[in-house]
Amino acid sequence: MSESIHVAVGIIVNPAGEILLAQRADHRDQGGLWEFPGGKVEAGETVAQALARELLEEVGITVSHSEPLIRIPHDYADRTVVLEVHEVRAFSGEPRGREGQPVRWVAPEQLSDVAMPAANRPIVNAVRLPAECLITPPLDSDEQWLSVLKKSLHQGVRLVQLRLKELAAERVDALTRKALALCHAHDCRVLLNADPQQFAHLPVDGFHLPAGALSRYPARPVAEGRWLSASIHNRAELVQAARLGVDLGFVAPVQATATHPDATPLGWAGFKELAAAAPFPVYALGGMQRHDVTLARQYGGQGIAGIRLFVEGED
Ligand SMILES: Nc1nc2c([nH]c(=O)n2[C@@H]2O[C@H](COP(=O)(O)OP(=O)(O)OP(=O)(O)O)[C@@H](O)[C@H]2O)c(=O)[nH]1
Ligand SMILES: [Mg+2]
Repeated sequence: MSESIHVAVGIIVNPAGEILLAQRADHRDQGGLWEFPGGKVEAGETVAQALARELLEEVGITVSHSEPLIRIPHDYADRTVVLEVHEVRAFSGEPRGREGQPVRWVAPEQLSDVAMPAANRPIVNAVRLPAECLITPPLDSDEQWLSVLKKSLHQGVRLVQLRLKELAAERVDALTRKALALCHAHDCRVLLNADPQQFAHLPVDGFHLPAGALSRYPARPVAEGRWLSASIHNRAELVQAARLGVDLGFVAPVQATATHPDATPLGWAGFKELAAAAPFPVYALGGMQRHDVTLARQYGGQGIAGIRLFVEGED
């Protein structure tokens, strides 16, 4: 296969939080599909420069600032692209299709319903996911566990992985339902770390697979309408997760943690390498503090995850 094509892709966000889409002309590759404006990075250009040039050419806006969101390598049958996706919130000018292409603003939650190129699926996931994820602490008592959840919701958490290891199925069922009522009242999504088939009846937003479970499934064990996440510690697990079509990953341990003292940390360099190879958004996990979100984004991550992120001194 020839060298990969680097493409600068812009997630242009308006003050209402909507995202700009443009329709590709029928005669081009991926004709008729909707895309995020952008185009090929030319020799000697940085991604930010290419993005600013393309967005002026294609939709007539002047970018004042852009931030990296995600980097997606994707193999199409005839070529390999690497989409370098940046978020653009600071710009001037009213976007319009300068090449005659229709453009429209779409709310993040509606993006999954729009026909887009195959490489865009993880981009849409990255746009829809927050920068922080709570993983619930070990269960001492139901009250303590639910109180950590409540405090975290008040502090703004919008994605939670429920970790209810070694509990009887009825207990998992009951606690998940309690957690769901709290989380959904705060517009927070819930991923249940448990067998997706056994707990398919629960109205959770998705399921999380521990790394050891990845090889157990011949195919994605969760319907497309629900999220599927996975724990990843190395390249081999990343490949397994990609094979199952997971929507997001938790890469760990980035730093040393009290909960896993024997694991060798990946460090930010190791995290960056896995994040760059992941065809889905990944959270940095292990020894994270809330201010690490900036580093995680800088190293190609969606953000950070942790048990002690929101409530100091618990667990
Ligand atoms: N701009 C853009 N390109 C995308 C997206 N998704 C995706 O797979 N691509 C792929 O990225 C590649 C390059 O993008 P492009 O066609 O916009 O490049 P360009 O503006 O420089 O076009 P040109 O070569 O006609 O001048 C295409 O193969 C396209 O299919 C997307 O959301 N936005
Ligand atoms: Mg283009």
